Amino acid sequence: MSLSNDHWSPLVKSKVAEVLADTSFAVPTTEFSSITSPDATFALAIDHTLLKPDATSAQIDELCDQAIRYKFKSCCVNGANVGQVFRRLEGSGTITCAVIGFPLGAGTTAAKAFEAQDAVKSGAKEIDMVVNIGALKAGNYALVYSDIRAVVEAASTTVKVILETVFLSDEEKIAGSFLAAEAGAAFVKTCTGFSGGGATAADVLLMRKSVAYKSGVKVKASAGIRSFDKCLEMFKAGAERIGTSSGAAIMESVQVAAGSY
Ligand SMILES: O=C[C@H](O)COP(=O)(O)O
Repeated sequence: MSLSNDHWSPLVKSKVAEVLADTSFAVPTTEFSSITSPDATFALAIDHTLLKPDATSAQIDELCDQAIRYKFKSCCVNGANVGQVFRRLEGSGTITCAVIGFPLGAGTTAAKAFEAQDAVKSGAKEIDMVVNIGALKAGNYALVYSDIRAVVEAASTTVKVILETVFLSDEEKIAGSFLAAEAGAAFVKTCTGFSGGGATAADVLLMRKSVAYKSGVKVKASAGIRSFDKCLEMFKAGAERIGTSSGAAIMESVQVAAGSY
């Protein structure tokens, strides 16, 4: 069903006003709220990520082996690496995650939907797509929604929507979160890490507040997360997934500090 900007504009306006007026929001308790060490629960919050354009197949294998060793939730990679990752992770509990429309979000909806379907066919169990940032900033909510909805329908699996917060005002972060939740996304996610900026507790909290009305929709904090303490900060703000290219370094640093490595 295609819904017009006339449909979305008043709904977005009212969601923005509601979220900005809510000054007493309490972050819901999650399985990650009480983490104090890099235990098995912590590992299940980590999307172990390698998205650099020059990543070699040897580096992709290393990413997978680290994820298996630390029992991370997923390996998050570009489409061309999805098949390799899926095969390398077979038999482990770690799943394959693919990025779509990455990192600009500016491709066509049809291309994003095809990319998502192709990634799922190659073994991806989760899809991280970049929102149409320009459309969001222009108030073209119909396009933002239909772009996300097409990927959700094509993927038929968990979809996370990257807002790329570095480009957005608070009002636009709320609008993007709301439209993602309406379109059936499982997560809203902060940043790609490729356009500057990075995850902040304030943004995670704002996004958490924005999707709180929709049961089950979660927040993924990503980009610039390089320490265990920063992960804890993200959990406290309401994040239930962390995207980081520093997962192995975080585990090693905490284990060194504890004298067990
Ligand atoms: O989606 C995840 C990010 O690209 C990872 O960013 P990072 O390299 O700053 O950890």
